Amino acid sequence: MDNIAFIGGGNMARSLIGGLVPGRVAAASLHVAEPVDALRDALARDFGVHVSPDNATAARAADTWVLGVKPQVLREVCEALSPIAQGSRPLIVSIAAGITTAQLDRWLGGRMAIVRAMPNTPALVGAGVTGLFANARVHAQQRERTQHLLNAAGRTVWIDDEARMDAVTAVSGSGPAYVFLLAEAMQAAGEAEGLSPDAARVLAYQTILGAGRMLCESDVDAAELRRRVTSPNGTTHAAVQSFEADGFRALVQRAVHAAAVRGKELSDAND
Ligand SMILES: NC(=O)C1=CN([C@@H]2O[C@H](COP(=O)(O)OP(=O)(O)OC[C@H]3O[C@@H](n4cnc5c(N)ncnc54)[C@H](OP(=O)(O)O)[C@@H]3O)[C@@H](O)[C@H]2O)C=CC1
Ligand SMILES: O=C(O)[C@@H]1CCC=N1
Repeated sequence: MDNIAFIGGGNMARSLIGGLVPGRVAAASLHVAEPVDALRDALARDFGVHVSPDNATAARAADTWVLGVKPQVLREVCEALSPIAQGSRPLIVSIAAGITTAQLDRWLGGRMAIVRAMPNTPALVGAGVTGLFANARVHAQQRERTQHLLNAAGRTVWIDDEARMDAVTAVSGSGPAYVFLLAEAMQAAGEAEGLSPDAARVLAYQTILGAGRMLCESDVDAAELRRRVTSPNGTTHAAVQSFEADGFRALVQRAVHAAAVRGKELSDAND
């Protein structure tokens, strides 16, 4: 059949669909179940995918299901779909933070092939990165299929130990928000130094784009790229020293740890 059902058509599902269509996957092979009328209509209009308010309708039409609802409603969604899952045995790809493959397998009735995926919203512009973990029932062809699906959204990284998926979530799943926060802070700081809001925004955003491209396109690491900006006793040196003195690295480490802990809590709280 080679059709894909998205159960939940919110922010992340929309980003993934935007990465898939057009190009890698025909819009007609995507079936999205989404309860919110406005979101459903926008997905049909913008991408030409099939839409339905009913999860079972989308699920019956596909042999791969991407579970894109919040962790808090995933159990209820899976249990309602378990008769269909047990009948058609689709490949399950869950993007929910925290929820484990064992939990999903139990809720779907058992013996399911499940990939836990943690994408991020830059998928919308083809610049995402997704961490992937497959349970033992996922065979080689299904791994390839999942990788092909997620590669449309950017790069993929397989993770061997499922316990580390909370760390993936904390670094790259949530990570775009940290960069957006930095952009907000840089723009505000530029304004505080007397720049107009427009000028500060363009300078901050384009700097982040340029630095991101250098990180991914050059063959030297972040520390070396930073050193190349930092003239001896110059302006960058003053700023980096200020960051270090204020504990920037520890601040980032604590924030990433808080996200990883929250992933584990989401699993425990929604079991
Ligand atoms: N946003 C991100 O950057 C990332 C998110 N994720 C994961 O993706 C999942 C979705 O997150 P996100 O896209 O941000 O959240 P959204 O709230 O934007 O998307 C979830 C969508 O599912 C809908 N929904 C709610 N209940 C059901 C149901 N019973 N059946 C079908 N659809 C339903 C929601 O409708 P309503 O609003 O009415 O509840 C909403 O439109 C989460 O599990 C999250 O952990 C993973 C990686 C990154
Ligand atoms: O904030 C969240 O819980 C989701 C998971 C990763 C990004 N957004």
